[in-house]
Amino acid sequence: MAKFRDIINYFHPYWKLSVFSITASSIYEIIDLVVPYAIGQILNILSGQPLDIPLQQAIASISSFINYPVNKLLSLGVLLGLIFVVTVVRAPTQPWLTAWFHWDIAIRARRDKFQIAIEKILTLPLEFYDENNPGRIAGRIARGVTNHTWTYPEIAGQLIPKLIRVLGIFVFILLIEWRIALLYLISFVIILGFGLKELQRIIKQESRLDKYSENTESRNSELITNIKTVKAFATEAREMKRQNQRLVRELKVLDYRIHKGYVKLITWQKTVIQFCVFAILALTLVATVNGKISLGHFVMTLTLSSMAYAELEPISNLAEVFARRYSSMLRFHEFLQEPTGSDSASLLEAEESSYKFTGKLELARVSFGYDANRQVLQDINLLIEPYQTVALVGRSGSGKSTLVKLLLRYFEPQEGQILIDGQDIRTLDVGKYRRRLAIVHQEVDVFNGTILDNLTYGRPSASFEQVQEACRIARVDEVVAALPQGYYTIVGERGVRLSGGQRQRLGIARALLVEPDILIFDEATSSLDYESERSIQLAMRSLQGTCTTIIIAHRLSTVREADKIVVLDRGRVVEVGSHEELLRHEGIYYRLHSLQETGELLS
Ligand SMILES: Nc1ncnc2c1ncn2[C@@H]1O[C@H](COP(=O)(O)OP(=O)(O)OP(=O)(O)O)[C@@H](O)[C@H]1O
Repeated sequence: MAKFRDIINYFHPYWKLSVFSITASSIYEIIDLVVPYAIGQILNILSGQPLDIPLQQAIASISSFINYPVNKLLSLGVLLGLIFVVTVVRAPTQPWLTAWFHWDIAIRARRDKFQIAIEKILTLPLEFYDENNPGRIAGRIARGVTNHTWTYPEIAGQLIPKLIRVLGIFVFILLIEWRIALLYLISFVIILGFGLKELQRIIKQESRLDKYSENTESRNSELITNIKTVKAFATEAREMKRQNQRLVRELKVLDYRIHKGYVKLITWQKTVIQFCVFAILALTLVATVNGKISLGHFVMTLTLSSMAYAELEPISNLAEVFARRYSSMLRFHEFLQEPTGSDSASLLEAEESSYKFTGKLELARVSFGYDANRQVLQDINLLIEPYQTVALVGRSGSGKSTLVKLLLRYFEPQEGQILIDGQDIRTLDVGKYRRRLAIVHQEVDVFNGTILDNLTYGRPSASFEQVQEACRIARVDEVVAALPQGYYTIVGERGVRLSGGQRQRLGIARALLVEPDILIFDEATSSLDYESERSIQLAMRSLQGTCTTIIIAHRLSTVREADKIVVLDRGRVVEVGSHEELLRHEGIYYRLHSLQETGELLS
C-alpha cells in the first residue's frame, strides 16, 4: 500500500534545493508583512503618535551613522526606504529564488519518475499484463506523474509559504494585542481543522472516483483495441450505453459528493471568516478607543488580519486540489511498488549475449500451473537433441504455448527443471539466455518505424547482407520489393499496414537474424498460404545444423517433417515419435491427422 510518505519521497533527491526554495518563498511571504507595518508606523508619524521602540532605536542608529538629526523627515524616509526594498528591490529576485526552483524540481522529478515507470513497464512480470490492460496502466502513469508535477509548485511555492505567512501574522498581532491574537488563533484552528476533516472525506470520494475513471479508461482502451469486433457485432449502442452509465456514476460522485462538499465547505468558511473579520474589527476598535493600541497599530492589525483571512481561500483551494490528486498519486506509487518479475532481463546489459549453446534441451519432471489449484503442465519429461526440429502438437489448451513460456523463462516451473546443455536455465542470466533464443508468434508485433528497424529489432548490428539473407529465407524480399521505399518504408502505427501473412514473414526474418541457438515457431506460419509456407520450410532446411527448432502448429502438414513430434494432452506428454511412427501408433496424433486429411471425426 502506498502512503503519503511516498508522495514526499517522490521529490527526495531534490530535498536540499527544496528546503532552500521553500524557505526563500516563506521569507518573501513574511517580508510582505513589513509593508502594512511600515504604513501603520507612517500613520503614527502623521498623527503625532510615537513609533515602536525598536523602530525608534533603528532610526537613531541610522541618524548617527549618516550624521543627520532624528526628525519626521528622516523617519518617513527610513520607512519609505524599507517599503521600497521589500517591494521594488525584491521583485526581480523573487521569481528566480522561488518559482524557478519549484518548477525545476517538479520537472526533474517528472523525468526521474517517468524513467522509473518505464523501467517498471519493462520489468513487470507477464502476469501483470494479463491482468491489467494498457489503457489502465498508461492512464495510471500519466495521471500520477502529471499530478505530482503540478502539485509540487503549488504546495512548495504557495501552500507552505502561505501557512507560514498566516503564522507570521499571528506573531505580529500577538506582539500588539494578545486578545486579538487569541481570537485570530481560535478562528484559524476552527476553520482549518474543519477544512481538514472535510478534505479527508473528499480524499475518500476521490479514491472512489479514481477507480471508476480507471475502469472507464480501461474499457475505452479495450474498445479501441477490439473495435473490429465491436463493429462486426454492431454492439456500438450497447457499448455507448455502458460507458454512459460509467460516466454518470463518475458524475454523481464528482458533482454530488466532491464538488457539493467543497462548495459547502467554502460557504461555511466564508461565513466564519466574515464573522471573525467583524469581531477583530470590533475588538481592535475597542482597544484603540481605550488607548491600548495606537492608530498605526489599529490600521496594521486590520490590514494584517484581512491579509491572513484572505489567504484562507487560496489555502483551502490548494488543499482541495491536493486532495483531488492524492489518490491518483498513491495509485501511481502502488504501480511503482508492483514486484518486478524474476523473468526480467537486466536493463544495463549489452545487446550481444556472451552465451552460446548447442541447443540441447532437457525437461525433467516439469510441472507448472498459473495458479496453485490447477496444473497446466504435469510431469513433463522431454529430451531435445542439438539441431533437432521438434514439433509440439495437441488440442487447444493442452499446454503447448505454456511449455514454450517456460523455455523462455517467462514463468518458472513449480516442480522439475529445464536444462540447456546440462545447465538449469534458472541459474543463467535471463537476458543473456533469452538472447540466444528467438520466437515467432502467431501475431507478430510491428513497431512504428522502417521495415529495416523492425527486421533488426533483435540485432541492430546486423549487416545489410545478413538482413537480405534472412529476408530471402523468410520470403520478406518479395514484400519489400512491393513497398514504395523498400527497406526504408515506414510500417506500423503511422505507416504502411502489413497483412497477417506479411507480418509473420517479417517475424520469421527478425528471428533468423538473431542467429539463435533455439528457434521457436508458435503458430508462426498459420496466416501463410500453403505455397508460402512450403517455400519457407524448404528455405529453412538450409538452416539445419545451425539451431534447434521447436514448432507449435495446428496444421499438421507443417510438422510432418520434424525429427520428433511431441503430442501433449491435458498438460501431459502422451505420444512422442516421428510422423510415421505416430501414425502407426494410431493414437491422438493419428486421430488429429485423419481429421485434418478427411474432415471426419474418428471415434
Ligand atoms: N496467463 C495465463 N493465466 C492463466 N491460465 C492460462 C494462461 N495462459 C494459458 N492459460 C491456461 O493454460 C492452459 C494451457 O494453455 P496454452 O496456451 O498453453 O495451450 P495451447 O496448447 O498453447 O493452446 P492453443 O493451441 O489454443 O494455443 C489453458 O487451459 C489456458 O486456459
